[in-house]
Amino acid sequence: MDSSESPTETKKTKSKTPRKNKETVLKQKSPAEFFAENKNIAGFDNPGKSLYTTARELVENSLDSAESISELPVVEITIEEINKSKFNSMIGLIDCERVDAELYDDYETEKAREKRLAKEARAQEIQAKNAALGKKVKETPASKGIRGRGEASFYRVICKDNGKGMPHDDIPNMFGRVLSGTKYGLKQTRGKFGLGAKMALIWSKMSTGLPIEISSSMRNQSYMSFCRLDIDIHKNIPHVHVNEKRENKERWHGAEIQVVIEGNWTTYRSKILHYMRQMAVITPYAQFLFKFVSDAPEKNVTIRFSRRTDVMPPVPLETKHHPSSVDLLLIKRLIAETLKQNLLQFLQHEFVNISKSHAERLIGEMGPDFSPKMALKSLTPQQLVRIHQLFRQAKFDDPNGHCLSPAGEYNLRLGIIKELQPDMVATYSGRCHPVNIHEIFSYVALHFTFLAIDNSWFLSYFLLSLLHGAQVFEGHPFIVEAGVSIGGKNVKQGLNIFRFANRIPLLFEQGADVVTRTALKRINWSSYKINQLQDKIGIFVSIVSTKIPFKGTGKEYIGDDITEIASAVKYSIQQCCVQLKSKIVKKMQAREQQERKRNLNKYIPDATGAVYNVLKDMAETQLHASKKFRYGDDDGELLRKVSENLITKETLSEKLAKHVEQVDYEMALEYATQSGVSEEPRETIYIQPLETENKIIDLHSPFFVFRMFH
Ligand SMILES: Nc1ncnc2c1ncn2[C@@H]1O[C@H](COP(=O)(O)OP(=O)(O)OP(=O)(O)O)[C@@H](O)[C@H]1O
Repeated sequence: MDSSESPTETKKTKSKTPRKNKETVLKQKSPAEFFAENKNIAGFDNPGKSLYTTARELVENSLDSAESISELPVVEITIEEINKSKFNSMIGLIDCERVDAELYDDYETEKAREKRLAKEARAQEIQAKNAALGKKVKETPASKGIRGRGEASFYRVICKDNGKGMPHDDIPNMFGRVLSGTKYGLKQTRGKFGLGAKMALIWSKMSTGLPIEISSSMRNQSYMSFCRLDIDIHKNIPHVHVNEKRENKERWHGAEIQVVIEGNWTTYRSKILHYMRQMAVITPYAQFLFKFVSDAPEKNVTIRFSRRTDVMPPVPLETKHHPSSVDLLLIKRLIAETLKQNLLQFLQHEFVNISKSHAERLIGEMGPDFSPKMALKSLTPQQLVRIHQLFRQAKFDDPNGHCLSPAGEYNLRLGIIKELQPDMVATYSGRCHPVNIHEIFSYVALHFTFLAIDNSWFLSYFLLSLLHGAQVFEGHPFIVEAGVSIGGKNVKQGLNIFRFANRIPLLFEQGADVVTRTALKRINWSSYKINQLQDKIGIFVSIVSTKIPFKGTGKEYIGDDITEIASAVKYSIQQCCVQLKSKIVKKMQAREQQERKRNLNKYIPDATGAVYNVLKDMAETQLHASKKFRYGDDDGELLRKVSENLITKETLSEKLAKHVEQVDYEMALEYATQSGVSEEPRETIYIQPLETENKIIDLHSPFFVFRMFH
């Protein structure tokens, strides 16, 4: 015990200086400590979510790594369940039998146990009855048995990729120092914070105490690095157990990361699989092999998400800062880091959209103390503020977004069709760079493959891709791509929202996300003939940017507070809806015509039945159109008139009107076209439209066609 806390000491000090309150003692925390204490802000809220986030962070690192060297990604992710005794033997702990049962959370008295077993038996009986009646059998809580609160489950998560690997000496810092990474530049990447892999290690340290293991090799490297390390939370430094070079006979390049953590597969199984499926949607050029392995074979899962295209979006480029996106601190940092000597060179080379002449004009505008040749080192704090002020006030061209690499409308569309198999789909892209020749071929192939679903997107994609560039928020370019689908497999009625940011699926915090809010509140679905409650609507929105304004480090949602993003999302969804509306209208018209055709089919047998003989005779006598007739009262008379070549429209129309007056001209015409029997006079009779008053019947006019039914 600290001597200052002893009662005698307290008494003594009380009279002199008051004892320092614990809360007022100044302390420092390392970033690792901070994140260990606030792991929920990085997506490690509970064991289940931690299992999900660990898998996700490793997969995203693998994809970033493979894409950075333009390698079509091959990622294998395995979650292996480790039972308690295996875990104990891994850490060298001897299994202990329970001695004092009452100590445990899942302890039951004999009476409580009997009661529970009786309840379970009753539930099982009901289930058996339901099963016999063919009803859906739900697992009741009773049948799940009791499970102790403290019974932890452990998992080994292994992720292997074919990416670029890591330099041997950098591995310890990459995995053992919170807030270290290679993705801090101004570049579109999945990773950003330099935190994910370290959080997996911190969680492993907190829940199992086991280190992380990394195997890695870079292209054409003769050796493979193997590193086992832990993290010193207080100092935020790696604690390396092993870091050695091993033989790399197969010349493999990539990385394999292994970590053992506490988790909960049962509660997060569906989220993890959902994540993998969505990742496959937005990354159809990657191949994923997902495995869950346990001692109980019935629980095992193996899913292969095959590569569906070789078209990989181009590698995103690192870009420079836009003058309107920098703050004073960043200006100071850029000045400290730049190799340029004078102000003119600095402005011209460290920012986008400042040409030499523009830089000269800006310097002129800064005031008399500034000159193009002035040394950067000589800038006073006041002068830095002046530069910042001007950057905020001056007008600059928007960044063009060439550094961005959206998933691509083709990939998005392919993913939607594969995943949902919808009845209708429309996509829109705000991308800015023209497509390459490989993509064009793939679009054409896809277009023909799915022609039945939709045939207008190809052209619209092309036109829109040429017309629209990136948009900008706070000086950062961003591109929104969207897809809206109707109908399909495994889609519930109403809005089904799928969100992606820098090609990462976002699964949590949906309600607060800009896409959800836009879809729910700002789209008037009915104006596009879409029923928001009854139709099965899939909404896919993918946003890419050099800066995704995530709320929190868990990368779970994008807030609704950035007007530029909110309106771009709305616009993109609307563009899809406009395309869908015309398809829906066409489909409705086709359905109506089909309905009318069905009705027509109902009338035709009656109508033809009534006048069949007459018309047949007319056909047989090869009545010519130019002959005029007078009408008779009944069929006999009609026949006579027919045979005497004396019949008018009125006669027929009166007879036919009883049966076919509801049949309209267009429908009949379509029926004629569809029936395709107009060439066969024995089966086909032509009659002029009934509405045409006092006109001579032209029996060969293809206006009105009836098919004869035998
Ligand atoms: N599979 C991998 N292949 C190559 N390099 C990797 C791999 N995994 C991690 N790294 C390297 O380790 C660094 C740290 O990874 P970490 O997951 O901690 O952060 P990040 O991916 O940079 O950012 P974020 O926290 O946003 O995910 C990465 O920047 C990358 O350089």
